[in-house]
This record gives sequence, structure tokens and C-alpha cells, in this order.
Amino acid sequence: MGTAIEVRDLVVERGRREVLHGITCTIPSGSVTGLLGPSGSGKTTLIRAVVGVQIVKSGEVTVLGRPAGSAPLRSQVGYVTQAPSVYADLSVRENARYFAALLGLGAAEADRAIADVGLADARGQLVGNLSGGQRSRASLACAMIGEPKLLVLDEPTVGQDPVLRADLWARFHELADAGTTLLVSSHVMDEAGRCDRLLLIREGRLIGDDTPAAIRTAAGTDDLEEAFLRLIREREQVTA
Ligand SMILES: Nc1ncnc2c1ncn2[C@@H]1O[C@H](COP(=O)(O)OP(=O)(O)OP(=O)(O)O)[C@@H](O)[C@H]1O
Repeated sequence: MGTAIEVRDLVVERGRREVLHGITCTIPSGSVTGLLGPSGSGKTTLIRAVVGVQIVKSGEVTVLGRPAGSAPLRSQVGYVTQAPSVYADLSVRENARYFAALLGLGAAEADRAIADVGLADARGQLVGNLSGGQRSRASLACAMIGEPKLLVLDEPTVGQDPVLRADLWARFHELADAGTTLLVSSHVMDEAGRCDRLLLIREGRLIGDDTPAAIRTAAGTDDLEEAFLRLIREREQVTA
């Protein structure tokens, strides 16, 4: 398994305050990596650096062997922000066909992506009339068109019911099995166990980078939420 993302000594300032303090990690190809951490810990900032839309103070981010944000990566990286990025005045199908057309792809690709996120029955509806959870899935469908090699998803399951969340996670793993790399942020600990690997971030620092099983073993608990808390306490003792 190769490396899809390599982050080295990444320091980022936002609003003249340092919010990432030297992050180093590698993310393997063809896997689902979860980026977990409390609100404000720096998940979105790290994601933005990976996608190449974040000004960085120092350090390096390499994606699929190229500097993050470089032009050849544009068709290979799908990014879904927390705010759905679809057109409210177009239907689900029109949105998907528009994004497919930008990549030189046809209606079949668009329809497949819509079905993949469970929106086939709502494909004719205007996005502006969808529920919040449906709108997020419409945005996800558009990012999945063209089978990008890397899919970066910022809290993709917020607002989804348990059945849909399970379906989406199953789909993420199917994509990973087919070779796609997924980086998925969440602050919901019960989703952490669904990932192949976890990056645990707190206050702009990585405090865990391993498989869920290894993190549970290291922390001496089966409960990932408790494991995260123990890692935080250990850190605080080390730095006290
Ligand atoms: N545009 C901005 N200008 C200044 N500071 C910002 C900006 N965006 C985020 N920050 C700060 O950067 C830090 C990290 O924010 P970030 O959005 O990366 O956290 P997060 O872990 O994604 O949070 P959440 O789970 O709430 O989305 C926070 O302290 C936040 O206040």
C-alpha cells in the first residue's frame, strides 16, 4: 500500500494565531482515514492544507506525489466542505450533470453518483427544497463523480440518520477497496471505529495516529472516546 498524503512539520496560522503547530503524518492509499478531534482543534484547517486552499506558514504537504493544490491534482481530488457546495436553484440531477460535464463525463456517471448516496428518488427535486442531510448527500455525489483518487470529506455524515450513515460508511469502504483514498473528518467518536486508521487531533497537535485497534490497546480501553480522553490526559501529564 503506497502513501497518498504526506504531511511534514505543517504549521498554519489563521487570524495571526498559530492553529496547527507542526503536524507530521502519512496517509496510506486505498484506505479510510478518520480525522477526529474536538470542535476548533484544527481538522478543517488540516483538510484545507491537504486540498491546497490553505496558506501555510511552514512545512510540506504532498498529495499523490505532488505538492498539495498543484494543477494536475484538480481532477484527482474530490473535496466536500461542511457547507454543501451545490446549486440550490438546480435539481440534484442537474447539479450532478453539471459537475460531470466539467470533467467531460456524461449523464450515466452523474446518475450513478446520485444513486450511490441514496438520492435516486429525489433526483428531480430542486436542491433548495431538500433537507439538510439530503443536501449534504447531493454535495457528496458531485464530489464522487469521476472517481477521484482522493476524496476529502469534512463531516460528511452530519445530519444523516443512522441507516444512511451506515450506508455511506459502507460506500466509503467499497471505494477504498477499489483503491480510492478517503480522508474523513468527524467529531462523532462512534464513527471512529469505522475507519481503517485514525488521526486524533487536539489544539492543533496530533495526539494519536494509528489503527482504531492499536489506539484502543495503547489506551487500555475498548471505548474509543475513553481512549481519546486518556491520550489527552497522558499528554497533559507529560507537558505539565
Ligand atoms: N477564517 C479564520 N480566521 C481565523 N481563525 C480561524 C478561521 N477559521 C478557523 N479559525 C480558527 O482555527 C482553529 C481551527 O479551526 P478549524 O476550523 O480547523 O477546527 P475544526 O476542528 O475543523 O472545528 P469544527 O469541528 O468546529 O469544524 C480554531 O481555533 C478556529 O477558531
